[in-house]
Amino acid sequence: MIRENLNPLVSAQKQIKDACDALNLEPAVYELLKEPLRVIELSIPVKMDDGSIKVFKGYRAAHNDAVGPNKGGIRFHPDVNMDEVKALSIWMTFKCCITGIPYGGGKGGIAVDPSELSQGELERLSRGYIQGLYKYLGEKIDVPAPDVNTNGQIMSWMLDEYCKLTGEQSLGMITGKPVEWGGSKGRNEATGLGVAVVAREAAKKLGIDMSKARVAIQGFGNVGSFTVKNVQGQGATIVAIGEWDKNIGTFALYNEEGFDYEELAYYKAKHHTLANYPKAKMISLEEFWSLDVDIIIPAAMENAITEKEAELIKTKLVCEAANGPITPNADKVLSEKGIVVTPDILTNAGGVTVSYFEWVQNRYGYYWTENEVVEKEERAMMDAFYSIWSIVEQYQVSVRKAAYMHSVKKIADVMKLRGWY
Ligand SMILES: NC(=O)C1=CN([C@@H]2O[C@H](COP(=O)(O)OP(=O)(O)OC[C@H]3O[C@@H](n4cnc5c(N)ncnc54)[C@H](O)[C@@H]3O)[C@@H](O)[C@H]2O)C=CC1
Ligand SMILES: O=C(O)CCC(=O)C(=O)O
Repeated sequence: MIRENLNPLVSAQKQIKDACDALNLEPAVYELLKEPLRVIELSIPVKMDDGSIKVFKGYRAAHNDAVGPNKGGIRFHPDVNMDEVKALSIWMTFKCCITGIPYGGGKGGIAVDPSELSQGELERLSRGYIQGLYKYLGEKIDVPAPDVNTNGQIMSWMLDEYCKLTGEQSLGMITGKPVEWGGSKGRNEATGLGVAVVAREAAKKLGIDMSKARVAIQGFGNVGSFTVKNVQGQGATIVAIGEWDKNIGTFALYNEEGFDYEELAYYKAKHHTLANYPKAKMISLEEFWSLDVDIIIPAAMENAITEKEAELIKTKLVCEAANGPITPNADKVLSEKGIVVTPDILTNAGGVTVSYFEWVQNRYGYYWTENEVVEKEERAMMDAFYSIWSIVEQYQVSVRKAAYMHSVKKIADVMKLRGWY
């Protein structure tokens, strides 16, 4: 068997090419979309607590700003590299089109394990990233947000640095801020809430009764934990959780009776890991992917489901809460087995949609209640799901292909209007 290419940029380019071919678009469209319009690589010197200087690699890719300013998170992870950031920025462009928000795609990251830094070192690194990039950021240029291992505190340091460097109180320059300083109510929970809306509507289409559904979720970070909370709120039973721990690596937990969100969240906040969680038995990763459940939701990292895992999966539905968790080869295997996949650019679009609401509130200077935000997000996700599902039915294509056809067409139309090809 030929080893799969696990470079996410190669996967993203294949997805664009498939959509361009299906839409019969001029070759220039693929040429414009296959790489970001701008990429920046930074060396960020940080004074460590022991007085030494350590230099970190940082990146920001601005994929396509035909529709509006670039938008997308910043990831802190040891494996961050330029191709990963490029792929993540490409996915952001198409994701923003799914709920019709006026942004292009962007993504950034730093190759670092933040758990090895003190708070002071983390703050200096976050500020250093902005010192290297601030000329290319701004509420009308490129608007970052949190992603893996970043949070509201890091967004606050970054915004403070930006305000100091530019002399402007520009709250809309970054989203995912704490509500105490310009954040939107509902943003923290938004991605998981949106995932649950997509899972529920897709389940309905497949005849899965959510109140009886058994679900396995990989990842219990921001996205995974709030997915657990909201899917549990729909009456489903979460019987398995896949996680990662610094000392033991990836692992999976199983509880036939179902996990409880509050108990899991309490345990993780206290121990910073789910390893040794008492109300569960450990299962192997093979057992996790082979579980007899109705829905699997990967909510951790790219390439979680390769051909090998896809062969094991027995569910009717897989909802991509993470970005790029299914490789193209695995996608093919799942499709041949008749398993429906809701793609990342649809499934996790709730996060960036509420980031847009945050940006609107910042620029307007007027703030909404949590109910208003949740209602608007639910409506946006429902509209998105049904407009993509209508393409699935009309063209008899996968949900992923339908989502890409929708988004690529929209970008192509706007690039044409702007005279880019
Ligand atoms: N935070 C957000 O609003 C959004 C995040 N995403 C995507 O969702 C995914 C998760 O992001 P967040 O939850 O924000 O990150 P996070 O840093 O809050 O959580 C990631 C979780 O995944 C676990 N994990 C890491 N590697 C793993 C592995 N190999 N197997 C199992 N678990 C593993 C970590 O232990 C952690 O609990 C990423 O792909 C991210 O790009 C997508 C849309 C929005
Ligand atoms: O909230 C945002 O602006 C971006 C979220 C993000 O990075 C993502 O959807 O992958």
